[in-house]
Amino acid sequence: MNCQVKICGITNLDDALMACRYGADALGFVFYSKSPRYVSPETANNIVAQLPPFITPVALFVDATHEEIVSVINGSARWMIQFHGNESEAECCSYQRPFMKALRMKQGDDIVALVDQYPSASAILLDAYKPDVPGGTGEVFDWSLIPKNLSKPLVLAGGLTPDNVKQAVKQVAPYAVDVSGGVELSKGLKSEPKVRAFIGGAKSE
Ligand SMILES: O=C(O)c1ccccc1NCC(=O)[C@H](O)[C@H](O)COP(=O)(O)O
Repeated sequence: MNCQVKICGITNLDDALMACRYGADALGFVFYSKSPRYVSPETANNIVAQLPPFITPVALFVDATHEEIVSVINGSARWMIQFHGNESEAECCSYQRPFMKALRMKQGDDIVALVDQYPSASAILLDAYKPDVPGGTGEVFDWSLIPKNLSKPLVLAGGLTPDNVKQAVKQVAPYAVDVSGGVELSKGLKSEPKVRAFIGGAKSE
């Protein structure tokens, strides 16, 4: 099956269009102000207005306020939302946009039970767990811990790179893979060769 690819942490138009040229299916924009990949709602919506038609822009929040979220999604009907904090199903649904719920693979968590708490989610993103770092950790978690036959499409994240993405797709067979740090020149700036290699590796099977 053709694995979908989300390139996350996009901060500028050049990187956005470059990722699209190499076959990215979705682009992630981080609206968590403590992230080095933070982008303003204005900048992100200017980029989204110039994206090719079949690309999904994903607005990423970590326990954001209602005002913060609507200040982004009101800029375009194209936005999908990625809730990367402790948001409830009811809060996620309140924006009436398709959404992904990110879950971090903390030892001892019952992932199946957590997934079941988000019946309206379009997909579940499983990410590495690092205390006090909600995402963009650059760390891989043990993929063998992923429950079989999850009830939602799986987006695999956490420490993926051009060097491990092929193995990740072969071992996990996710609906999609997601990467932020593993395709960067520096925080917030993407590397064209790494983006090209990552997408090529993810879609080579
Ligand atoms: O990317 C960030 O800086 C970030 C910061 C805070 C919350 C979420 C963040 N990113 C969300 C993503 O979906 C990342 O792609 C995911 O965490 C994987 O990141 P990486 O391990 O760097 O590939």
